[in-house]
Amino acid sequence: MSTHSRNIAFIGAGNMTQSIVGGMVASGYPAAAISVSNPSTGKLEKMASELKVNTSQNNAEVAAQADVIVLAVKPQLMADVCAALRNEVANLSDKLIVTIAAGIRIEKYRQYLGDDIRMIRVMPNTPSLVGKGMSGLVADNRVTDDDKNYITEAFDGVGATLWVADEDELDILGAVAGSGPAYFFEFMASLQKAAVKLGFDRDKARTMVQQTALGAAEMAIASELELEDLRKQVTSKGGSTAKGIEQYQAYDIDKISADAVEAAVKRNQEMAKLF
Ligand SMILES: NC(=O)c1ccc[n+]([C@@H]2O[C@H](COP(=O)([O-])OP(=O)(O)OC[C@H]3O[C@@H](n4cnc5c(N)ncnc54)[C@H](O)[C@@H]3O)[C@@H](O)[C@H]2O)c1
Ligand code: PRO
Repeated sequence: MSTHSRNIAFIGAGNMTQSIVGGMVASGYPAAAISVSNPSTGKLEKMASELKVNTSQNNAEVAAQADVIVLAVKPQLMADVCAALRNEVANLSDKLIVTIAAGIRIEKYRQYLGDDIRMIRVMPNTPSLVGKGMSGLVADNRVTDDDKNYITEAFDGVGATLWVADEDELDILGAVAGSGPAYFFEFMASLQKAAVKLGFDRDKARTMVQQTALGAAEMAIASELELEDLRKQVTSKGGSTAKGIEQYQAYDIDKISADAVEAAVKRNQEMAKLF
């Protein structure tokens, strides 16, 4: 079955679903083949009017008609949502089940949905909305090559994909790339505040910060140099950047990042036990 001919249903219309579906439609996935369900109507109405996808307040209804079901609710709700699908949808084992939830392991979904499911775990991130997502993927051993190609193509449409070796690696990828946009936004916001503190208005400060972030990211992608060497190119001896960088190094930015990623990995592991 070619990528765009599969009917795909998203269970949950939150931030991540809106990013992925927005990116999929923009990259040419037919809106008519996409359905989204959510208990409340606000997000559904927005998605129906802006993206022309099918919407419903009934999870089982969209899941029953789909070839691919994407579970996109918070980890805390996953057990209940899966139990209801198992009760209300026949032939779950005929469908490809994809989950984007952090933490929860495939073994747990087998308990929730049945031993015979075919499951891929995807760890996406919100820049999928603008076609610049980074999605990590791992599959159970029932998943076919056709399923893998399908889901790779769908998520390539909203950015880059990276198959990882196992679910431990997916936890780490999630802590770096899934959570990563939050770290970058936090840093960008702090740089914006620093410019505002020195007298710039917020709009001008934001323009400076966002264009600089974009330029740095594109250079990092285009260049074969190490990131550290790109940093050195900006840092003239005895110049102003050297003084600025000294301040970051005084707070041990490597330790801040390592602590952040390790804390996020730990939370993924906790969620695997809790939910
Ligand atoms: N936000 C991210 O950056 C990100 C990145 C990677 C993975 N994820 C994962 O994606 C999942 C969703 O995260 P999010 O940030 O989009 O959360 P969110 O809270 O924005 O969205 C969850 C949606 O689920 C809906 N919902 C609640 N109960 C439901 C039910 N019974 N049936 C159907 N829908 C229901 C909510 O109304 C909400 O719209 C989580 O499991 C999270 O771990 C999120
Ligand atoms: N957002 C989800 C969380 O905070 C998963 C990665 C990004 O748990």
